[in-house]
Amino acid sequence: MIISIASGKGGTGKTTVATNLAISVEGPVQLLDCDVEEPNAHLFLKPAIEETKTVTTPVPDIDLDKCNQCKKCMEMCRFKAIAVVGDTVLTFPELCHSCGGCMAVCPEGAITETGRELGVLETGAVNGVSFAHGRLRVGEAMAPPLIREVRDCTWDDGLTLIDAPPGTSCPVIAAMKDTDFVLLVTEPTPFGLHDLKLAVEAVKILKIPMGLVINRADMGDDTVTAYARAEGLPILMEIPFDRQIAESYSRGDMFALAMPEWKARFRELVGQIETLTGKGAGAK
Ligand SMILES: Nc1ncnc2c1ncn2[C@@H]1O[C@H](COP(=O)(O)OP(=O)(O)OP(=O)(O)O)[C@@H](O)[C@H]1O
Ligand code: SF4
Ligand code: SF4
Repeated sequence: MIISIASGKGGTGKTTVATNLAISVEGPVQLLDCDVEEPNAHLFLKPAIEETKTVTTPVPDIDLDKCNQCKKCMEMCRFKAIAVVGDTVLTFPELCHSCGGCMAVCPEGAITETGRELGVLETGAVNGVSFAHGRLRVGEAMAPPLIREVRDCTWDDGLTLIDAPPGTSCPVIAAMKDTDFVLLVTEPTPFGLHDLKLAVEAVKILKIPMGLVINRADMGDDTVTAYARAEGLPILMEIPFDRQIAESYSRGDMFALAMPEWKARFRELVGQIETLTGKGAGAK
């Protein structure tokens, strides 16, 4: 089973939930940190990184000796990543979405593919938890292809936890797509509710079953609870604001280690998701 841990809003406690879930579940579990712009699950899990791979995306390379300046490539590219200016062809690799369209339409075979570096994929393990994350190159905007590389590490069986990026844009969709369940971590505040609504609409489009974890549950009002009820969204866990949780985080620890009663609650959470999806997590 693949569970995405997502949130419309940053800082709600996604990584806290994902990492504590990973260490609480018994049985085969992997955590894929798809927040490639700012991966931080490794700071808590501290996996031994066993393999590092550079991830590239194909972009066009023009052979001007073959080009007849017909402009078909430029007309094809909806991202304005290629422009014919006089007798030369300019490419803007950082705008290219690697669709291959320009290469397909070039009548002269003047376009080949070359790799543009996006970042690195690092894989490893710790205490029985398999781990992978992507690190996007500084200044790079094209996160989805790197996220897809991290997602390609998904096991065939056992439990896979995806720590998704915050928000509701393309990177989040790339992280959540084709997962079995989305756990939306939210907080009971007006900002939390606003961003939760956006996230719920995105997950509805993907047609993935979802449920909520309300974090800092004792700190706001009951509008998130009322919204969940109206939408028929199950509230699967409530975590209070707790100084010990914040202190564990700032030490780079997972709070379920210091408060083992939470391990049982996280296991129950997976059990509830198994019931809702009718899928087994492969966990004991
Ligand atoms: N229940 C809680 N009680 C006290 N502090 C908490 C609680 N949950 C999270 N925090 C604090 O909130 C901050 C953000 O947590 P976390 O990094 O897990 O959020 P996130 O949603 O993963 O953030 P990002 O958007 O950066 O991915 C941390 O400083 C953490 O200590
Ligand atoms: S591969 Fe696609 S996005 Fe990139 S330059 Fe060619 S047409 Fe544009
Ligand atoms: S489609 Fe090919 S031949 Fe035409 S301008 Fe582009 S690179 Fe040149």
